[in-house]
Amino acid sequence: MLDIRQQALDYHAFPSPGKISIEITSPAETTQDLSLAYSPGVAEPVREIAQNPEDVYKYTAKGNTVAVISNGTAILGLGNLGPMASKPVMEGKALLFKRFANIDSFDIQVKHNTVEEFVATVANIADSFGGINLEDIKAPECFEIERALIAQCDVPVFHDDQHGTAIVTAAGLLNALEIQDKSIATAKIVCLGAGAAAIACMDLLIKCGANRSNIFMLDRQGVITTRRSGLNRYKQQFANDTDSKTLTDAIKDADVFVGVSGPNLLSAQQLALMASKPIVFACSNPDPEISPELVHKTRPDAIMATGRSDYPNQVNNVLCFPFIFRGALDVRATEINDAMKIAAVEAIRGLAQLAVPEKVLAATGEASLAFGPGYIIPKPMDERLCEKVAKAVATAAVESGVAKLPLPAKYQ
Ligand SMILES: NC(=O)C1=CN([C@@H]2O[C@H](COP(=O)(O)OP(=O)(O)OC[C@H]3O[C@@H](n4cnc5c(N)ncnc54)[C@H](OP(=O)(O)O)[C@@H]3O)[C@@H](O)[C@H]2O)C=CC1
Ligand SMILES: CC(=O)C(=O)O
Ligand SMILES: [Mg+2]
Repeated sequence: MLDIRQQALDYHAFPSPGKISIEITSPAETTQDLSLAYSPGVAEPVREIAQNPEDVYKYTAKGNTVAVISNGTAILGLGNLGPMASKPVMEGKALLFKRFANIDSFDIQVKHNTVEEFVATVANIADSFGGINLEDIKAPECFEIERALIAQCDVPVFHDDQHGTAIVTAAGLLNALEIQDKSIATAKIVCLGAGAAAIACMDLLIKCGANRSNIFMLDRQGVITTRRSGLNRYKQQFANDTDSKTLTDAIKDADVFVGVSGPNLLSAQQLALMASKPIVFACSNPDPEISPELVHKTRPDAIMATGRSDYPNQVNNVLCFPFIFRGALDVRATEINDAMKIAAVEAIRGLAQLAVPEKVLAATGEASLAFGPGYIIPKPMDERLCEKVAKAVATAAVESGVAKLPLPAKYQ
């Protein structure tokens, strides 16, 4: 039996390098076919689009294509390894877009010196796509980049590590709190990490009812408090008026731990300090802040989730980004707003409370799955995700006035 490292390398190397390719959707066999696909026929849609730019959606694949764009500055929890090293992850996101939502993607790795250069590169190519999925761009630059691109682009721009992660975290956490009989309004939440995922997760949890003063956020220097200086403005919003300085201080009596930082940063001793029936989301990839084995051994009363596919409760943005874009593209939404994000939270959350189809059990190798501590969030291969999340998102887009098209018949 090959180890996971060699299996993963072989998976990426064979049968051909990478894991996606492009397919042709129209005939291209005969002289007649080529006269239509290329010269002279291709001139006709060119003329139409030149006269009416919206016709690009009628005659090209733009409307079903998303660009997955990274600079490789925060590749999973592996750090700033540069644009080229991010390519397997970006091809992976493209695979997931296609597999789960039938969206075509191009992965684009951008070299740049300044934020302005990155923004200009993306803004200048954005019209080629139906949407822009930014990926693995580190904080705090990611916030400025996303804001500038939303302002400059006509298509939806979505930083997956912020909002995809936040949506799935909120969905999983609301379910876990319900199972543990706790309330989001009173839960003490410790967030290890203060970057892209952390700031967006805590922002969305507050929109879902969490109390800002119950949130303790930590970066590499420790707890973010009002006593600290030199905080960037994103961290500043979470500065807590507390004497806690370390993770050990903050974790005492915490109901929830959200890890979006790095590997092996939460110890069994710290876990033992949490309140009864704790919720531990150790979401750093590929190696979580604490292993599920250690959590189950130390705290049998805990609900445990990771970002990985090979453990129960995968809290990972794969449960969101294919479906939020499916909904957004289907109504040609101009942006992905809070109403669409909250609709996605509720749809993902609700799906975990329904009976699990045989097909999902077969794909996961599980004999049974039912809403409870070991199943707080749906599995990515649950086909109902696309139906329910995309529909909820598309409906929210229409109702909040950001859709250019009416709700398609398939969603009515
Ligand atoms: N499961 C999922 O769906 C997702 C998981 N993630 C995971 O979240 C992590 C962060 O990603 P992202 O937010 O994009 O990256 P960023 O680079 O934007 O942020 C990383 C944050 O982690 C903090 N951090 C790193 N090491 C430590 C440490 N030893 N102690 C305390 N804080 C630390 C950094 O602190 P400082 O500010 O001081 O540098 C920073 O605030 C990654 O592991 C990634 O895999 C991300 C997105 C989705
Ligand atoms: C899942 C993901 O996007 C990350 O870990 O960065
Ligand atoms: Mg990511």
